[in-house]
Amino acid sequence: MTTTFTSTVLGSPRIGPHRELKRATESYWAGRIDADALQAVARDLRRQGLADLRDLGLDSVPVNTFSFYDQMLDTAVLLGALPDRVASVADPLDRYFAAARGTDTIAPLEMTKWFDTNYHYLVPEISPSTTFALDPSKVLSELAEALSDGIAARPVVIGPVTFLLLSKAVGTDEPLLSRLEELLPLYADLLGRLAKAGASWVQLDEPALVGDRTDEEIEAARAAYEQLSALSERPSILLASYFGSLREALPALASTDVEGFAVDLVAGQDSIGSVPELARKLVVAGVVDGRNIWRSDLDSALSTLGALLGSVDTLAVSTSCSLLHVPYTLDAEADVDKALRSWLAFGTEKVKEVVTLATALTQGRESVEDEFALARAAASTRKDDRRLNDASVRGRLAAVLNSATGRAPAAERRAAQDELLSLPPLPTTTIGSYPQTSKIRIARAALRTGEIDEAEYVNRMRAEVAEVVALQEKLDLDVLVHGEPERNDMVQYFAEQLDGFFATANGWVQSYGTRCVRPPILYGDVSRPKQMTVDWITYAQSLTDKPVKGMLTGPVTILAWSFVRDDQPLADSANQVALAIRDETVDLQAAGIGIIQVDEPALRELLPLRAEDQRAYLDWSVGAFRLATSGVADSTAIHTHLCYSEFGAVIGAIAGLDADVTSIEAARSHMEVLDDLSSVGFDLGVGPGVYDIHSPRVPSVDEIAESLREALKAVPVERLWVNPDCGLKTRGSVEVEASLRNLVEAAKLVRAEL
Ligand SMILES: CN1c2c(nc(N)[nH]c2=O)NC[C@@H]1CNc1ccc(C(=O)N[C@@H](CCC(=O)N[C@@H](CCC(=O)N[C@@H](CCC(=O)O)C(=O)O)C(=O)O)C(=O)O)cc1
Ligand SMILES: N[C@@H](CCS)C(=O)O
Ligand SMILES: [Zn+2]
Repeated sequence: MTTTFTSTVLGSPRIGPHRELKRATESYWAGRIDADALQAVARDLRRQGLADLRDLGLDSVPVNTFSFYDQMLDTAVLLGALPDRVASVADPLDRYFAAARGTDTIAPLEMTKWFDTNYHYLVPEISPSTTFALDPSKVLSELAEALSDGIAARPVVIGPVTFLLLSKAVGTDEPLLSRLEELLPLYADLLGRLAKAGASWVQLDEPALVGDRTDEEIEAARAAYEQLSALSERPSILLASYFGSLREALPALASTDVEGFAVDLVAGQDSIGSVPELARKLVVAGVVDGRNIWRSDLDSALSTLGALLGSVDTLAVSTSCSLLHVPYTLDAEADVDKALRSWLAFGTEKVKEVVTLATALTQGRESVEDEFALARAAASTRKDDRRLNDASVRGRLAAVLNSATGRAPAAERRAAQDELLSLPPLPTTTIGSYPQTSKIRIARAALRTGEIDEAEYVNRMRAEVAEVVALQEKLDLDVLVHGEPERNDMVQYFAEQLDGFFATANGWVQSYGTRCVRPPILYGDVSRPKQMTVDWITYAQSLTDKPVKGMLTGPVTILAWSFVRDDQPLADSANQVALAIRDETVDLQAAGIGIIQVDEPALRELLPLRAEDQRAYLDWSVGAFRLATSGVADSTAIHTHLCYSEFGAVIGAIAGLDADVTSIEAARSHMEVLDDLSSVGFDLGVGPGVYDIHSPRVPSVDEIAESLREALKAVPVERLWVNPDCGLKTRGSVEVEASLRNLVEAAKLVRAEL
């Protein structure tokens, strides 16, 4: 081994401390700045980001973790694996964005979630005609940039096994791993070039190996790394895994000549000591949680590291995964109370923890005793804080859980609801949000800066609600919504109103491309100090004789898109959130609202990566939804909505939710979801999306009608609803109106055929 290091992180955020990259990229797309100006913003962000990591004390700094959109897309470019349909775009940057977002004539790559995080990657398409070819320009130029700034740079590249396992095979049923032997020469070439360019280490990310993998897949990975590590001209290889344990893949990979292993010791529990080959390698111990925002328990991390020192010769300290998943720094939050602030660590603070632990390892704990003392004090105030143990919340929850949380049988409920609602067959509705126009966002920004007061803001949002209700009446939809103009985000909006959550001012985290979210911090016991949605919904209802749906976000989605407590099981937090949502459903019902939708788009997202852990998750998540929705009368219809998912693994759970009506993303999966639902005995109302809201295209009356006829083959008419496949907040007003007009007309057409 050439040189080694003691402290690092596996990757860092890239969107910019104040979302500079988002703004510059969107300006470039809009034609307001040119490519040079965009590149200049990107370069400044990269150089500043790397210099910060160095100045904080890391002695190995990851590079090539910057991206204009996504690291899987970057790897597709690196390996020459962009789909043929973007080849007509001459400029490389525009070709890259065409693959990411599509153009008027080019469909984009699909996007899906990155393991069990709230980050979404672009899925490379690999077909029999894909001819891989290396284009190392990005990683080489980012390495050169860093080295010229005197940074101890370690290029990071997604490994060949993960790249293939996460890509989509097009035009073949052959597993993509069979293409590994075509990729290995490219990786070999890359490693040679990186070595020549001055890299002493390269990090190859193989997170796909922490899931359930077949013996063949593990053997393919072992053989690949045996081949790569046998090369003479190359940097030392750090094989990085994260989001869980490698288990049987670890000894297999450790049997090769790979020099280093980065292991996640927060989400995973790999036993390093039981793999003798690791004794002679560098183990990069991911003891600082890269995905959550809690300050580390330094004593416990140091004792984990101390135990490892007994079985390995060289040890470095790291975060458990890239810091892509946490905000930049706590310094950007002015309004956190002192106690809560002391419990938290965002990106910069986590880097400091890594450095502190590495210093403790190399120079003794005394040299950083102050840091340890602060961490200990924070842990102690956190444990004793009354907000984390609210007797009234816990008492109420226990009482509700002890009473039944089931509802009457679905058929009885349907009869009671039909009588109250008297809807036509194939009722039409939408999922909740209407376009979030710049007028709406500007009003919200003006409220934040104090330019307008709360009363003026409410007036403007009520005007939006009135417009959306009038539009739906004009279009003749059957079940209306208020349009959600007052919501910045379907999770953050509720977190801002619930006790036990802290909503950050600047805690932005990349969700995909230039889109970001601010995950709220769930730190305490959850309760609802006052009604959250009743005024908005009853206002909308006052404007129409048609039913208006109450609109809430469910407990599982609220947790999935928040930073959650690590001091109690997630199931307990879910039940507390569920209780607050249940309170809101009861108030909506009392205010005369007859249909309440509780969205759970993230139900699939928290599904554990290993099959053996999934049952327990599905049990508590379904339980929390039922707790949230079983406080109302049989005559109140509970709707739910699911999207963003391959539903396969959770299809039984969807039936278990027992919602009277489930609207579900299906426009792109051609009703397959209905067959899947039938296969688990689902016999409740269902609205398979018949309008793909991820595209600006206006679906025609004929195609929607055809989808409905198709759906009627799988679902009896009395159970079928007609709706888009998700909310309309990201779409433009003109296309939304045209699409919904066609949707209503198609429903009427098919009704006439019944
Ligand atoms: C649906 N999804 C969601 C996920 N997670 C969530 N927490 N929420 C989700 O909706 N995960 C899975 C998917 C991911 N999809 C998306 C889709 C779209 C976005 C997105 O558009 N994000 C916006 C920010 C949204 C927001 O919070 N808006 C606020 C603040 C807006 C803002 O930045 N305002 C400006 C000033 C106003 C202006 O000029 O527009 C400012 O403050 O500087 C709001 O509306 O008030 C984004 O822009 O990235 C995310 C995930
Ligand atoms: N009610 C939300 C659900 C999105 S998944 C909306 O319509 O935007
Ligand atoms: Zn949705």
